[in-house]
Formats: sequence, structure tokens, C-alpha cells
Amino acid sequence: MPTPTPSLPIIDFAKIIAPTISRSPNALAESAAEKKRLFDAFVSVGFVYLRNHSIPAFATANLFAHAKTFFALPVEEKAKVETGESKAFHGWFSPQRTSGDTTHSDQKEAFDVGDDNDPTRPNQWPALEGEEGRKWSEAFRSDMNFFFERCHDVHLVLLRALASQVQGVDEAFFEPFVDNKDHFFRVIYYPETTRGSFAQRQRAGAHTDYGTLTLLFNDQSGGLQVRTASGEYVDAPPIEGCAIINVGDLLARWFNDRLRSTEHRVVSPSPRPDENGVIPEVVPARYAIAWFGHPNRDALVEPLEACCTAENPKKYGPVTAGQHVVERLAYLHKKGKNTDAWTDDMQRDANGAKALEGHGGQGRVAVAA
Ligand SMILES: O=C(O)CCC(=O)C(=O)O
Ligand SMILES: [Fe+2]
Repeated sequence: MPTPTPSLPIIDFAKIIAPTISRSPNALAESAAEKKRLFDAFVSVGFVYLRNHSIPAFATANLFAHAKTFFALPVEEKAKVETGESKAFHGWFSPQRTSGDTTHSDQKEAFDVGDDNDPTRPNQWPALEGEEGRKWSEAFRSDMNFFFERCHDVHLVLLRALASQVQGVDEAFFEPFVDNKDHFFRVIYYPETTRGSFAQRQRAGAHTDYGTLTLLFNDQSGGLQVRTASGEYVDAPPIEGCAIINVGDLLARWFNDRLRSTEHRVVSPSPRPDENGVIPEVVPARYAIAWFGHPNRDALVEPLEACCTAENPKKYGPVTAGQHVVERLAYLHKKGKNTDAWTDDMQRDANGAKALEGHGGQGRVAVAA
């Protein structure tokens, strides 16, 4: 059977970083070409598959195994690390909490951490009892932290590659804006469900991500769809060994929307008939690992002058990254939707709003800087 053409461009991370380990002129030329392909893909689609991303396969496999263990724990155990208005910022999002409006919201639960060294937002980690429980709890924490750091490193390389494509902008431009590691790292569990259930509720409603770049690692379940420039949704099935990377709102804003922060959603996976040719009504559970890169909470995000031209005049004023996320989620909460392009008018409209949860995506508010 011919391999289907992938719906998103595939970028080779190994080519991008090759000149750091090779002096060959070929490596330099290939790296420059691949950075340009990355930039162009983010202009046209906002999403890419990243191959050879340098995060070891064992690290991803470990996290999927930990996610299965964590989400299978009794509710009382997960409740010990639950997040909530009066509770810690990071932790377990119960299905109730990710489903403020149970008729339309996402069918999922999640576990979130940030930088484990950030004393202002301490993480909550499960602490199971007994020798085995203790070992698992330690491994979960150290494997999550390892993965968090590797994603930060990959994201830095990608930000450098993007900055290098804009004339007059230093390659290292973004680095001082992301050095606090104010990222969100989330494992997501979409429980087993039925095909019929999708008529009412998706696994993740259409949304854009809020930050710089998202690094997404999917299991084999399928269901992720990405909205193309023509407005249609295309399937973005998992490709072995590839991560999926997409642009978030704040990075798009920095590039004055030259880069696209693209809507995406998780819907019923494409039907796979069983051996009798019948499409099973039961849709198995799905797991995902999503690392949401974010600028420092106090980073002032303002369109790069080089991206503001007569054809594409400056669209946004300055905003701190923390404030942007608060306002955006508050607005979504108020309007009950999250599919609009974000504009300064909407931001003004949202000013002062205090709601804490949104739909789809991170569905979580950041404390303003
Ligand atoms: O589960 C997925 O494949 C995507 C999840 C997602 O887009 C998000 O949580 O922002
Ligand atoms: Fe997302």
C-alpha cells in the first residue's frame, strides 16, 4: 500500500542542528534550508511533524506508561494532587474540572506540572505508599522533569531557527524571554468512550494554544485534526518517531501574525472496521503528552518591527505574556467559545474579567505577571 502523503510538512530536526556537530559546508547549507522550511510551514500551516527531535524514544515510552498508571489510580489518590481555585496551580484536573459545561466541554482529564524549581508555583506530585508506590512516584517525577527539560531545549533551538529567518532579528532574540521556563507540561487522558458521544462532546474542542510553541507526542489512537488556511480540518495522524509542533498565540503575535496560531481539535478517530467489517461503537482510551512553551510571565510581547510592513501593518500593542493568558481565558469563558482570532479589541473587552477556566487546549488560567 502506498504511504499516504502526510497532511503536515515534516521537518528534520537533525538537519537543523547538524552544524553544531559537523563542520561540513553541506551541513550548514542543509540546516539553513531546513530552518527556512520550518518558517514557511509555520507561515502556511502553523503545524509541522518534527522528525529526529532528539528526545529519546525511551523517555516518551516511560511517560506514556506513567500516564496509564497515574490516571488508573483511585479518584481519592488523584484528588490528593488536585488543582483548583483554592488549591495548587498545577496538579490533577478531574474530568469535572476540565468539563465546566458537561454538555459541550472536553472528554478528558489531565495532570499538569511546571518547572519543578519554580518556588512560586510548586508542583504537586503523587506520593504513593509502599516500596513499589514510592519507587513509581520517584520515577514519575524524575521522568517528567527530564522530559520537561528536553522539550525546553528543543523549543530553544526552534525559536532560534525562527528568529534567524527575520532580517535584522538576532538568533538569540527570544532567549531572555523564555529563560524562566514558565511552561506548562501536561499529560492528558481521554477515557474510553463511544462514537455516539462525539455528537455532543469532542475530546478537545477547537482551540488555539496560547504560548510560543507546543510540542505534542501522541499515541496511535488518532483523532487530532488541524484547520488549514482554507478552513477545512485535516487529520494529523501520529507518525512513528515524530513529534507534532505548533505555533501558539503569543509567538504569532510576536511575528505580527506572519506565523499562524492554528486551530486544532481532537475528534472521533477515523473509523477502523474490525475483522467482520464492522466499525466498533467503542472508542478506546487515548493518551497524549503536551508541552506548552510559554514566555516568561513578565515578558512584554510586542510585534517585531521587521514583521510590520505596509502590507501587514502592526496588529497588536504590547502585552505581558501572563496578562495575555489571563485575559484570553477570561474572554473565552465569558463568550463560551474559543475559535476567534485574538485581537486587541477582544483583549480590551476582556480586561478585568476574572473567570478561571476555558474550553479546549490548556483550559487553565495563568497567574498574571
Ligand atoms: O491530544 C492531542 O492530540 C492534542 C491536545 C491539545 O491540542 C491541547 O491539549 O492543547
Ligand atoms: Fe492544543
